[in-house]
Amino acid sequence: MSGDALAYNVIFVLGKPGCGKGTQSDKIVSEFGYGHMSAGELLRIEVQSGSPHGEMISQRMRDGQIVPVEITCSLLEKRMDTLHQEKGLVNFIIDGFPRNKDNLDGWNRQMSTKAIVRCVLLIDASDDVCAGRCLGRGSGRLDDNEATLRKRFQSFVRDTMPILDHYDQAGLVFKVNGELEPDRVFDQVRQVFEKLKK
Ligand SMILES: Nc1ncnc2c1ncn2[C@@H]1O[C@H](COP(=O)(O)OP(=O)(O)OP(=O)(O)O)[C@@H](O)[C@H]1O
Ligand SMILES: O=c1ccn([C@@H]2O[C@H](COP(=O)(O)O)[C@@H](O)[C@H]2O)c(=O)[nH]1
Repeated sequence: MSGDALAYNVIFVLGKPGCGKGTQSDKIVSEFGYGHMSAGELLRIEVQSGSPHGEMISQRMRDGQIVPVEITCSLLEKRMDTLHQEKGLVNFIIDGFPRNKDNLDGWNRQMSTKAIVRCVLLIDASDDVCAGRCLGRGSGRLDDNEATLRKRFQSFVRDTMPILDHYDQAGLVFKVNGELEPDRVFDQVRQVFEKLKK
């Protein structure tokens, strides 16, 4: 992207591990043509790439801790720029970010002249439902185990809930029931996206 106009529209998708962020993001891509990036997935790719930060990122993820925003935000920005250059996309959903105040502050520093947050989609589900899904999904992920999941749920409450409160005060949070079957969750998501078009 050239110039410094507010050109990207961003929707953050947040919720506990396993609430269905990736599942609903895929459906949003199919129906609404948004570009999708998962912050966690970009970090996993960064680890695999042999990045100098790889060991630190991997350690934090294994421990359910959040990676410094300079790394995550740069990966997100690079991916948005690539999707913009290659496909002309300007509408993006970012799943699993911002996770804490460091993430929010870093995003505002780095992206406020380049992207505008249109809404935050919160997929709501209980710890038990989410844990069952993570343990049952056979991802092979080092953080899909009971001990790390406990820390990831704690981090959601301690670190991410304040970010949701922040956006809620700006009237930007839309909550959907993530415990229904995926297509019924998407019925609610669709209503949010239809509203945004108006
Ligand atoms: N509404 C749903 N009902 C039942 N199973 C679901 C639902 N949504 C997602 N799943 C399943 O639950 C698992 C976790 O879903 P998904 O990967 O989309 O969650 P996530 O929020 O992106 O997780 P993470 O943040 O850990 O990456 C997957 O196996 C997925 O198929
Ligand atoms: O913005 C982010 C997103 C993720 N992480 C780390 O990755 C894992 C897994 O995230 P998922 O969204 O479940 O794929 C998360 O527990 C964090 O350790 C991050 O640091 N910052």
